[in-house]
Amino acid sequence: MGPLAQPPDSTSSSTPHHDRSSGARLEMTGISVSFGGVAALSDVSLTVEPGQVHGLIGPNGAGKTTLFNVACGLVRPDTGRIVWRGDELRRLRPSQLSRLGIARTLQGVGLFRGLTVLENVMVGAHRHARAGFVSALFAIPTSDRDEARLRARALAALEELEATPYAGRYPDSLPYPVQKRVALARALVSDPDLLLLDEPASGLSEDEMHELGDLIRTLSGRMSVLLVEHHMDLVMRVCDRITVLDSGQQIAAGTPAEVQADPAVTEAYLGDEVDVASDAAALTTSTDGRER
Ligand SMILES: Nc1ncnc2c1ncn2[C@@H]1O[C@H](COP(=O)(O)OP(=O)(O)OP(=O)(O)O)[C@@H](O)[C@H]1O
Repeated sequence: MGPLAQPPDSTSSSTPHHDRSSGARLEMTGISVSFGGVAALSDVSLTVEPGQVHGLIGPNGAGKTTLFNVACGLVRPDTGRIVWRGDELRRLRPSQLSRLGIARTLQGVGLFRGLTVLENVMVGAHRHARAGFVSALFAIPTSDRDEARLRARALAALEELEATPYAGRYPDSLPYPVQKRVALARALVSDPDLLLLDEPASGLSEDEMHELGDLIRTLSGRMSVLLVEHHMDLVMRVCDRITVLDSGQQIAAGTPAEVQADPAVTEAYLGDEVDVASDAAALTTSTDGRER
C-alpha cells in the first residue's frame, strides 16, 4: 500500500468522506447513447464491484469511450440508470466526480502547461482541501495549514508514482510516460473510491506497462477500477472481470478466462481488420499470465 493509503485528514476534507464499507459499486444499467441518430451504445449494462478491476474492451468503434464518458458524466445517456454506492445519479456531471469520490484519467494526459507537476497534482486534491493554491483556482476559503496538507498529499501521490524528482518541472519538458504518471498521481491525490482509466497504457513501453499493471492491482486494494484498454495482455493480467463491446452492444462478460474462451469475442476482434490482429492473437494465446 502506498503513502496515500492512510485515511484522509477529516479536518481538511471539504465534504463528508464516504463510508468505504458501504461498497464502492458502480452500476450502469440499460445504457443507450446515440449520436445524430447513430447508435453508439445499445442497452449496455456494466457493474464495477467494490475493490475490483473491471476491464472494458472491444474493437475500434465498439463504444468503450462512450461508455467511459457516461461513467464520467461527459456523455449523458439517452436511456439507462447509473447507480453509485446505491444512489442513482440522475444528472451526473464531471464537476461532481471528485465530491462523489470518483477520479479519472482521460486518453490524453490533460495536464496544465502553465503549472508545475506539483501544482498540477495539487489541483486534483481539492476534494480534501481548502488550501490557498486550490482556493485561488476554485474560489474557496484558505488557510496555510490546509495548503501544507494539500502539498503533502500531492507529494505523497507523486512519490507513489515515482515522480517526485519532477515536482518542480513543467509538463511539456517531460517525456510522455512521465506525464502520464503525473496525470495518474493527480487522479489518485483525491483519494478516490472509484478510479476510471481510459487507455492508461497508450504510449508506454513493455516494462512501463508491466509496472502500470502492478500499480493497478495495488490500487484495487483501496478502490474500484474501471479500465478501458487496448493492450490485451495488461487487461487479462489485471482485471477481475471484463465486459466486451462490439458495435455498441455487449457481446460477452465474465472473468478473463471466460472472455478469452468466448468465440464471439475472438470473432469480433478478427472482424476488425485495422489494428487489432495482435489483440486477437493475445486473446487466443495469453490465458494464464495473471499475476496478483
Ligand atoms: N461525439 C461523437 N459524435 C458522433 N459519433 C460518435 C461520437 N463519439 C463516438 N461516436 C461514434 O460512436 C461509436 C462508438 O465510438 P467510441 O469512441 O465510443 O468507440 P471505442 O470503442 O472507444 O473506439 P476506439 O477503440 O476506436 O477508441 C463509433 O461509431 C463512433 O464513431
